[in-house]
Amino acid sequence: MLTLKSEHPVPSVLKQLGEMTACRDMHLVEQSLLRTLGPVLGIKSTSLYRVDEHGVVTRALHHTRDAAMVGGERYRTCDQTGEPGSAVGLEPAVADLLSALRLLDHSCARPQPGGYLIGYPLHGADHLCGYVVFERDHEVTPTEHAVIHGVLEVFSNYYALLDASQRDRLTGLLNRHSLELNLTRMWDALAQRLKHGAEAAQVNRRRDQAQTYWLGVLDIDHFKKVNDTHGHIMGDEILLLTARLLEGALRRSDLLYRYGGEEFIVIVAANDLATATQIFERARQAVAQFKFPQVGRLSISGGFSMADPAVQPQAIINRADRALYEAKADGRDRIYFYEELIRTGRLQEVQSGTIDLF
Ligand SMILES: Nc1nc2c(ncn2[C@@H]2O[C@H](COP(=O)(O)OP(=O)(O)OP(=O)(O)O)[C@@H](O)[C@H]2O)c(=O)[nH]1
Repeated sequence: MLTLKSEHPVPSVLKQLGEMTACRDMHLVEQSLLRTLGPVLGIKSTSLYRVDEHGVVTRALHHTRDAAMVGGERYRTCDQTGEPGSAVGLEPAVADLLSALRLLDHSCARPQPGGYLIGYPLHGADHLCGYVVFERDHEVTPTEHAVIHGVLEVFSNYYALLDASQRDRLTGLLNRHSLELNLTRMWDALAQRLKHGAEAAQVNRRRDQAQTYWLGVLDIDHFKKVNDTHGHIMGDEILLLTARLLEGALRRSDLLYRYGGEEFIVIVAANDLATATQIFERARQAVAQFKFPQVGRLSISGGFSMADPAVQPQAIINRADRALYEAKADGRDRIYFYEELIRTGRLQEVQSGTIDLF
């Protein structure tokens, strides 16, 4: 059955909007949006598809409410992120609806057995950033359409505000605050996977391996000299250009943050060390091969480490930072892997914050 009893829209929507705008975490805001629409429309399942600037679906969030429980409803949310560099797999009917939504930039409904597949486009600050899709046994009424429209508008505005608060003003990259939020969420997910993952890893080893994360700290070499020679405004321009070069060298699924002055943090998902090394190396080369206007050639140095869920995220950053320090000491324009420096005895392990997982 696609449809559950709907609630009176006004009090329900107001309550849910209050909850939605109380969230400071963008993922929770997305979940809250789906929870808002479900009861109002009397629908069981709602999905949110996030797209990148090319219109490729990079994340799918599926939300299901289940009225079977006594004394209330139970919610299930499934968050599905595309594998690095690839799109999320879509059912043909959904893919067809999304391409229509993209073309028309307006709500669409497609008849299907037992009802309709209905979709609405979601807008970010100035572009299409996703779609909300649900199934229902009848089409949306004009009143419901107005409610959905209003909810999506509040969501988009609030989401844009949150997004702005998590971005660095100069480069537009994610900022340190956003890094802290994401690291907490990522480490929770990694720890969960470790707890419950043993059997899953055996069943699907390839998929499990694909979710190894690598954290790198990258730093522009001799940046003080750029400021001293060419002035602070030119220094800012170099920071902005470096951010664009790094973005261009990384994949859609990699996360890039401005961590401090001329320091960036990158989080990469890769199956193995060779792939991770290749990605960091590509970032280094992108900067080394670029001729910066008026300034000429510049380079970056970096260090990276594997994101071990049993070690506090801050300790992983410290590891990457120690490897970066060694790369600087060896003449810069290179990226070192922390665990390799430990293996060869160049660095000694320091007792750092571990997390009790079990
Ligand atoms: N223009 C500009 N400069 C910044 C910004 N944030 C930090 N800086 C400058 O970045 C420089 C960093 O210098 P250092 O930490 O000495 O490092 P470095 O000169 O890059 O030398 P190495 O890291 O050892 O290669 C300082 O001069 C800071 O003032 C910023 O937002 N804009």
